[in-house]
Amino acid sequence: PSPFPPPGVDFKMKTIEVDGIKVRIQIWDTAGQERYQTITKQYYRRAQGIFLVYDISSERSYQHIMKWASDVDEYAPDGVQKILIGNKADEEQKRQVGREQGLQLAKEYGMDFYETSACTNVNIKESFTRLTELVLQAHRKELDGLRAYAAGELNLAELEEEEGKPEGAENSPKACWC
Ligand SMILES: Nc1nc2c(ncn2[C@@H]2O[C@H](COP(=O)(O)OP(=O)(O)OP(=O)(O)O)[C@@H](O)[C@H]2O)c(=O)[nH]1
Repeated sequence: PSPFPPPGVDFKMKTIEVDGIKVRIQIWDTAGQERYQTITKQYYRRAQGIFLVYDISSERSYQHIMKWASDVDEYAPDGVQKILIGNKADEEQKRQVGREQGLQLAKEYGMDFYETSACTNVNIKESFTRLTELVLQAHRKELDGLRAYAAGELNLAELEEEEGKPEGAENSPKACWC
């Protein structure tokens, strides 16, 4: 059997709360190395949200974002939500990419932007919450449909219960409908 997760992909599940809704997210962390890319590109297809991540201490990684973005355009579904991340924000002394450059690129692509640090836990929760929020917003119609459906089911159940009762049941203490 093929290994899970496949080589070049790390997989984790996490539950986060967004607007009072508990959302279980699957996180697929695809390797950046060229040799894994035939495999990892296949996983873009089912993505609902994507982080494009560069390293603020590497100008090269920033330049690579354009390539990642064009791969995402090619392989990910049309409505996929994207956020640009400049990671390693704790490495200020090694910074090669200014915050303004990150903001500028994000603006060009119409994406939100965060500088994060996985080491000092800066903006990690915020960026995951934001991406989940964007995905939920993009699926709002389906979500509202589900809510309406669930509410409809509940009303129907209440109605059926009401209809099962004999007339005046609620008002008459003597009435018995068991
Ligand atoms: N200082 C600092 N180092 C970090 C941060 N995030 C990751 N690193 C380090 O950067 C190195 C690479 O991290 P990975 O998580 O393997 O990076 P990656 O982009 O997933 O690498 P590939 O999957 O091989 O493409 C490791 O040594 C990490 O400890 C961060 O926020 N700050």
